[in-house]
Amino acid sequence: MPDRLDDDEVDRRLPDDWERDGDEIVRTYPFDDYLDGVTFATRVAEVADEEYHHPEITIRYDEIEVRLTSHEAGGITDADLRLAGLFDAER
Ligand SMILES: C[C@H](O)[C@H](O)[C@H]1CNC2=NC(N)=NC(=O)C2=N1
Repeated sequence: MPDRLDDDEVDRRLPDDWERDGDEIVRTYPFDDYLDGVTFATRVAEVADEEYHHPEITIRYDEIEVRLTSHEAGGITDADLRLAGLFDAER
């Protein structure tokens, strides 16, 4: 597990459209069609399983919220920033 990053480094390295919320990074992806959102959430889950680094995914009727943190490190690590980029590529 990579080391926990400090807040300044996270803020500097956050991908566009992601925000830091305490010890998590979060992005909300809007969808006009509910099932398109569910399909995206499934792709996020598949990537997470391949990378063995698992986000919290919230499925709402018009958006998917994805939250990442590194539980074992007790905060945000390179793994979270890397997964954020992989999830964005599935959009
Ligand atoms: C035992 C532990 O759950 C595993 O090493 C992996 C699984 N997926 C994980 N996902 C996330 N988000 N953080 C972790 O620390 C993590 N650890």
